[in-house]
Amino acid sequence: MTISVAVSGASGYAGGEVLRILAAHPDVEIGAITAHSQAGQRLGGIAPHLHALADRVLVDTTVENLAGHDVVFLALPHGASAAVAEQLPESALVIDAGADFRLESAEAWEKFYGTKHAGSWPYGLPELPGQREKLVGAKRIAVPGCYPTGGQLSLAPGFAANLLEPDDVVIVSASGTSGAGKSAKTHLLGAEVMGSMSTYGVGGVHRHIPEMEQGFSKLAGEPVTVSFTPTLAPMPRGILTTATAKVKPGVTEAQLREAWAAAYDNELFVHLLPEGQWPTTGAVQASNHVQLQLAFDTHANRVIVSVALDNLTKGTAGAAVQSMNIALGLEENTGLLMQGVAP
Ligand SMILES: NC(=O)C1=CN([C@@H]2O[C@H](COP(=O)(O)OP(=O)(O)OC[C@H]3O[C@@H](n4cnc5c(N)ncnc54)[C@H](OP(=O)(O)O)[C@@H]3O)[C@@H](O)[C@H]2O)C=CC1
Ligand SMILES: CC(=O)N[C@@H](CCC(=O)OP(=O)(O)O)C(=O)O
Repeated sequence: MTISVAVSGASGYAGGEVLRILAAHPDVEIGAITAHSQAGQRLGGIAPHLHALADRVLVDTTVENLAGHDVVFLALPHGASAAVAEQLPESALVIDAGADFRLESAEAWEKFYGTKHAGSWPYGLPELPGQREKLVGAKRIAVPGCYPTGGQLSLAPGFAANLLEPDDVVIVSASGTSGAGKSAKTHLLGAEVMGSMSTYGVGGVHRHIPEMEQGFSKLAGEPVTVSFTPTLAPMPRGILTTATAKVKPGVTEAQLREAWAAAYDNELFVHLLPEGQWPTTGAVQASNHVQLQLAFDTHANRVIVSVALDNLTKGTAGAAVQSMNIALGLEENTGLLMQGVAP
């Protein structure tokens, strides 16, 4: 079976990473690759690491260019994908790396994004309990945000097993600068970011908060409140998340470990490390793998979970391709066999 695929936003970080993965996907033929201000340019001049596609030319992001493919990946700024998606044929599988269709609550969308809610699609994080089944045969998929991927994977097993209190969740993440996209931003220039870490989006305002609360609340069966603080780390890619939550009375360390192990033992990409080994962003770089470790802080009665992933791979493009594989009935890890890189 050959699947024809179009990739929009192909000049950006997320679209470029989708192309990097698809270039090695055995069942895929890459059709249109589209851009906005850089349409008309040769891909090799913009993304020189994509050797196999260097001579391909970026075309405009129009419905005409994207339609006519079996699968369309949207890697566009927030708001832009909804306008394109609604004009694409229902027969095509559309996978949106942006936020437009991630939230079910119109109220939460309008509060955090300040625009009209476009709707919600099946959520492309198959490792959440009950989620994989919703992707099988789906024609529209919303890829999670990069922070909510590690954020939800960190504590999902505890909420699913009813081990955690819903009102005392604290998540702090450090992200590589590619998380902000390719368009130049002063605070992300090398001289500003190298050798320095900084905090941003503080005080319950980051738009990934409702996404994490949505996932946890479904698992817990009651509203879960998340305090989330993102930080910027002097590295090009990767996210290290530290999530902590208060455990319910009587819960033991063994129960916690069993719940996390049961949730992830059969997963191809999410690994609970052996006790004593802690995740590193280096170990998952450019791979679709996620490393995870937990400890029970009995002094504070909290579970502490550390999660490492690559924001562009499992945090975006890898999740998009994994979701495509599930939707189309392919082996889930097709095209995603790459290991991390070291050093
Ligand atoms: N970076 C990350 O780690 C993650 C990103 N995402 C999501 O992926 C999407 C893309 O992000 P990212 O790749 O980082 O961003 P980039 O800034 O790197 O790329 C943006 C892409 O969108 C194109 N574009 C810009 N404006 C428009 C427009 N008005 N209409 C159509 N296309 C446009 C750009 O084209 P051109 O260059 O030609 O102007 C470029 O191809 C976003 O929705 C983001 O939220 C999701 C998870 C993680
Ligand atoms: C470092 C950095 O700036 N990261 C981005 C999140 C990137 C991402 O996953 O977000 P969306 O797909 O929801 O845009 C931010 O905090 O806005």
